[in-house]
Amino acid sequence: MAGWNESQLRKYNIKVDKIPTLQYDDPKVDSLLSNNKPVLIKGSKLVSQVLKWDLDYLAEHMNSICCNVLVSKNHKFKYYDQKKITPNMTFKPISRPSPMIFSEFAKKIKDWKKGDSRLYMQQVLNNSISQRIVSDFVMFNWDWIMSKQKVCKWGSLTSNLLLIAQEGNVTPCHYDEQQNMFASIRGYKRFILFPPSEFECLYPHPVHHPYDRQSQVDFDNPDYIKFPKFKEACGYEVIVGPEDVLYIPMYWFHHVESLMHGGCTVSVNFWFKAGSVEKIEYPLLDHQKMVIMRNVEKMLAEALHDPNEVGNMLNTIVLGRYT
Ligand SMILES: CC[C@@H](CC(=O)C(=O)O)C(=O)O
Ligand SMILES: [Zn+2]
Repeated sequence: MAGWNESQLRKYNIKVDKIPTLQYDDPKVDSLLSNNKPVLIKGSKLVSQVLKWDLDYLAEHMNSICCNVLVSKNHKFKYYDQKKITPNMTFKPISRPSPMIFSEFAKKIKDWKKGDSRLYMQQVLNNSISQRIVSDFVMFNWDWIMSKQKVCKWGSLTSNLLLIAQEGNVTPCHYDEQQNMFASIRGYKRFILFPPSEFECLYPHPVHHPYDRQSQVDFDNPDYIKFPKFKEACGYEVIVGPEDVLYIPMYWFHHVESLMHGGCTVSVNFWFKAGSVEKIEYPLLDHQKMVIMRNVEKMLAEALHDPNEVGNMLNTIVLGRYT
């Protein structure tokens, strides 16, 4: 019995393949991790000591802690970088930060009814949360996750994000610049991942835009005129359930949704810096080309002193000369 069914998945018109599911002690796990290939890992017991982290338990022990909560007028929580909003920019995000104490968040979730704004708690776990949560946190299977960090030569652990989502919440397609071991504690989440080679099909916003790293394509209503190559996107899909750990390689695009009618989901991610010494061999890896493209956009925006001129200059360089 899977614990979920297809009727809980939102419907998209995207070609997907499967992500390998392996036991934590299968030697193929380390080779997939080391080669930046996604894998769903079972049996690691990474978060087995905190399966009790449901809304009531967390409310009891985080009651008066002010937490980072996002509020959205619809089911999508598209991240944006506030530092990239410039004074003369008209930027109207669908979701926005609305910090509140945990007890208020828990009450709003319990009282939520259709039509209300949705909520999504995304709180960095640190030792200022509460004694009990900290004592639970130290019970993660740190030996295992740190052994993965070592074998893959990742950089340091930068943060753990505690994610508490309402059923049906969606984090739209985006990529991160860190290695990510994503652990599910309660509920089921659907991930659709795309390798960096699909960059041209996913049309991320310009680097200087507040929606940097986020795909411009609305999966619920794709604009095939503006984004024609989205039709060709080939993804990888997996359902992540309690105690599962999904490796999301850096620069891999991912869409995430908490299954509909599945209740709240509770997850924790583990973001690691990329490894320091990444060997440069040719041909370059696709994610290395993404880094180059990002650097070209940043350099041109800086040299031109106006990000809005970057597109024109790139067109001038390419059109009729490289195409
Ligand atoms: C950040 C929220 C998202 C997960 C994700 O994108 C990541 O861990 O990188 C999700 O679970 O809704
Ligand atoms: Zn992400």
